[in-house]
Amino acid sequence: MSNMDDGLNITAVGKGFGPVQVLRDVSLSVPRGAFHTLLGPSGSGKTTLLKIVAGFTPADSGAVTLAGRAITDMPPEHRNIGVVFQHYALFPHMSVTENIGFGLKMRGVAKAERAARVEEVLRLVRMTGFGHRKPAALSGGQQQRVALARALVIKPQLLLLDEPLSALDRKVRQEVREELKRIQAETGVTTVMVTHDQEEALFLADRVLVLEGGALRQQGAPADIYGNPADEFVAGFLGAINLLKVKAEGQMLRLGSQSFAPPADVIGALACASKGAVLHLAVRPEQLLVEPGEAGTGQLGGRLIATEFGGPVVTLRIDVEGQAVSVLSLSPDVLAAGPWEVGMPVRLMVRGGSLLA
Ligand SMILES: Nc1ncnc2c1ncn2[C@@H]1O[C@H](COP(=O)(O)OP(=O)(O)OP(=O)(O)O)[C@@H](O)[C@H]1O
Repeated sequence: MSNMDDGLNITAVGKGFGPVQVLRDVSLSVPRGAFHTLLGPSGSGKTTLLKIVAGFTPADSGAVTLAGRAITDMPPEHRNIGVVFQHYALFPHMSVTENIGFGLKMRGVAKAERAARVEEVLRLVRMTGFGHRKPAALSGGQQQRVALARALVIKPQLLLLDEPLSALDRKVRQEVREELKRIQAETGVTTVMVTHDQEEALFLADRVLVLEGGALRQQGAPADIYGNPADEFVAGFLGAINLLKVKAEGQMLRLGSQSFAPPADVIGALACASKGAVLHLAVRPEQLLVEPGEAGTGQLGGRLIATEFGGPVVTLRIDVEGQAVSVLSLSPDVLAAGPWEVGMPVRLMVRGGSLLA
């Protein structure tokens, strides 16, 4: 059996609620042991897809297999999938131990083994000693660790997480996401997590899947999706980006009256563009380098409009022939390269990006 067959396979899944088509022909594969994040704006169908995989919602069309078994029509409790939702959904009247052991009890696991497995997962989520507490006596972050322990105690073949961190405040959220990454690596459980938080998706996953309007727009390694977005939607959704209107001109790009050298990333795409084609060069603010002074040959020149201090980083706003460009640099680098005065000429070096039609 191939690695692909060991994991999760979703083939051509469609789903509508009344006249509204929520998922359109979604196909994806998550190899065994992988951690994929499903990223998309509100209403893009993320939760619906997760519910179809978990068995809480039937698909209208398509198929789902897990570890080589067809699970499309299988009741949720037979799928061997662990699920954690945004709101902890722990049973309030049960202790942590009882909450975690509940699924095992339902499966008829004997008391002694139950106790041993609950202890094991409590250790895994670093909650040893909290077994007797009720959920109300735990912090939000601790409750989510318990929810994770409860999902993992059944030794699932798949872990589904639906925005498990979004109810937590920023600092706790960062702690729990690091824990989540460690726990996933330690257990090696195949994981799909839904989020609308770009940073979280990029940090956690070995592969990010971007969903929009019920269809997959792009999937790839985090650095790939971020650095080489396939279209304007993905580019903008993953963070701040400059979309420079340029023209293809042989091996160079033209912006207004200036001709400049393209970054190495786009040379291949540029070779395929017809001469004079109007394109968008998508460049992250940190993919640009800026220096005071006039532009040299093959560089792009502009004027400084503003410097915005943001602690560790500074954003420089630059006007390049009527196009607004943002550059993000580390504060010490900006200070060392200065002085900077509004209105002064600056030159830009483009270190990366992608060409969008
Ligand atoms: N049971 C339902 N009945 C009718 N419409 C539904 C139902 N469940 C979801 N929808 C609709 O389907 C669309 C997709 O919802 P879904 O919850 O999958 O999106 P999402 O990407 O998870 O969004 P969010 O990030 O806001 O949770 C939404 O327009 C929603 O209103």
